[in-house]
Amino acid sequence: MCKIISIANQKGGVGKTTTSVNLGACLAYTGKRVLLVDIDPQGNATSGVGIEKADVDLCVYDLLVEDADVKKVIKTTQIENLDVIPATIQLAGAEIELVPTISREVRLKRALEPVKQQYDYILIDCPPSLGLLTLNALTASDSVIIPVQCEYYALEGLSQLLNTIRLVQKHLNSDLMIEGVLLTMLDARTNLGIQVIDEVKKYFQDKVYQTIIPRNVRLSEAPSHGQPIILYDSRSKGAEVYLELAKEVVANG
Ligand SMILES: Nc1ncnc2c1ncn2[C@@H]1O[C@H](COP(=O)(O)OP(=O)(O)OP(=O)(O)O)[C@@H](O)[C@H]1O
Ligand SMILES: [Mg+2]
Repeated sequence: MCKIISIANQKGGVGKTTTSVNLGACLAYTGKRVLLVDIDPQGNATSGVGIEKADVDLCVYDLLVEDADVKKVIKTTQIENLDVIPATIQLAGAEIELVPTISREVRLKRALEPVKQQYDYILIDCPPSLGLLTLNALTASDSVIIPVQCEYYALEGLSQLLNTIRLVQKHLNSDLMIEGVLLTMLDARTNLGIQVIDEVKKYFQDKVYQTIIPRNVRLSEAPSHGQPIILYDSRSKGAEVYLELAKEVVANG
């Protein structure tokens, strides 16, 4: 059975893309069949798995706006078992172009339907906003992973995200669940990180993953080489923690 998971938080730079790419690659590495869907016009997940945006002819825009055949939009990657639906800057127009269209929030869900059973996991890397692109992702998903950066104001804006999730549950996708909350970019040298962990655990309780992602330079270098961390440096701390996270995600069913 395929599980579709959005990686979402409207706050920018909290580790959504790093998590989508590396969780996706680690799940694939452990033998799961994974499709990574980039639904952010920045296209960072696309380049993060080594796809040159200039070489992309059909992207998620064509899927959402032009009703393109999903099989023609999917690209294989350098990692076995990991495919990607790429995004380019063309997607920036979709948010506005979709507004007057019928069933504008269910387009991604419908587009993924024909290929769903070919994958164990479909991970959707969301943009830092709660607009139509994120709504499409949440409507298509079984669950959401919320990355939270171990920083001041970590919980700020989360009530807005939770509210959006509730609205989607009420009107578009009653089955949507919170898969887990992932603490990211922990700087173990400061007390602040520990405080944030306590605060987030108090709020989300057992929804918080045991795995906490530390700040790791190798994780921040890997995207410029177009490689997930397990290819770029399989012995790094970054690779170790994302493999742990993949195990946790699988164990949670
Ligand atoms: N654990 C980490 N250690 C070090 N650097 C990290 C880590 N996680 C993410 N980064 C870096 O922090 C920056 C933001 O991360 P990322 O792009 O994953 O966030 P995002 O939530 O997808 O951002 P956006 O909201 O713009 O889409 C990137 O430069 C990334 O390489
Ligand atoms: Mg991103």
